[in-house]
Amino acid sequence: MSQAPAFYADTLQVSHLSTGYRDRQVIQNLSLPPVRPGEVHSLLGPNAAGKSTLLRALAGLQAATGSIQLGPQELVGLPLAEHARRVTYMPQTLPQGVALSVLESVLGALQASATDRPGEHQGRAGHEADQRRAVAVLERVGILHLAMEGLDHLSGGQRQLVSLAQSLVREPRVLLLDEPISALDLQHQLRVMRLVHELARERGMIAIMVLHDLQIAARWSDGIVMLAQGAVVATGAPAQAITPDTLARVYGVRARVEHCSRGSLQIMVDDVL
Ligand SMILES: Nc1ncnc2c1ncn2[C@@H]1O[C@H](COP(=O)(O)OP(=O)(O)OP(=O)(O)O)[C@@H](O)[C@H]1O
Repeated sequence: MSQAPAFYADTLQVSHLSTGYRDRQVIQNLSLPPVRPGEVHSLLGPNAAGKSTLLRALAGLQAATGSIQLGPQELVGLPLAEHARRVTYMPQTLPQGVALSVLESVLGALQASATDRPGEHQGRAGHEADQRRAVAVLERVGILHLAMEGLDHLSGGQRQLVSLAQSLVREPRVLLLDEPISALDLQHQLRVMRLVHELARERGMIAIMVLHDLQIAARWSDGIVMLAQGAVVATGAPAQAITPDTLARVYGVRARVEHCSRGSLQIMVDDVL
């Protein structure tokens, strides 16, 4: 990035959280292990388990009761703009029909967060600094060559990378990503996971992501949360949380989990139970 961002040092602590929709409660009294600065955690679980609902509640986009504490600050009940200063949410898809170039959209995301950076964004010098910051993010995400492309001319995977750039340019303390690699090819999946991991370690950023790929989650996460029907079934380091027993209970599959000599987990799903 153009200027070294701050190193964040706050732990995220979610306790007794409940949230849902007008006609149904999806998450009830859910507590998570603390997420420390620099850590990447993954939310896993079957379709409709409540992963996106939980992520949106953590982002302040959905009303919740209970506690989401970032360092000394309670986030539940904060006005959305205050919440968004601390927590950045990357949705599953970018809206269609936006007539902006990739660079303009990343600059727009940065300028939308301008109140976070008082004095940093004024005048010509501020504009040039923003441009440098947006270009640096595009370079780091590996899509600088798309800077002048219109958003509506991009492939699904390219749009997902732009959405990531829009989130990262804000240099979030807490980054919430809803299936950030679902549209990406193998190489880009790896690049994105590595980048999020590096940024977490460099800046003390907390990253929490919803993933469906257990192998990738196991490789890149410090902590795993397995959800089923809105409740936590297992938490812990990947090897603790991803076991034949939890895979049977959460996904209803018969699976083997082996530990490779290089330290990674190999998950082999043999059948539906
Ligand atoms: N806007 C909404 N209004 C009412 N119910 C909703 C709404 N969005 C989701 N739900 C319900 O909440 C439950 C949890 O949905 P959620 O999207 O959080 O699941 P998920 O674990 O992210 O699933 P998936 O892996 O399929 O994306 C589901 O039963 C779903 O039908």
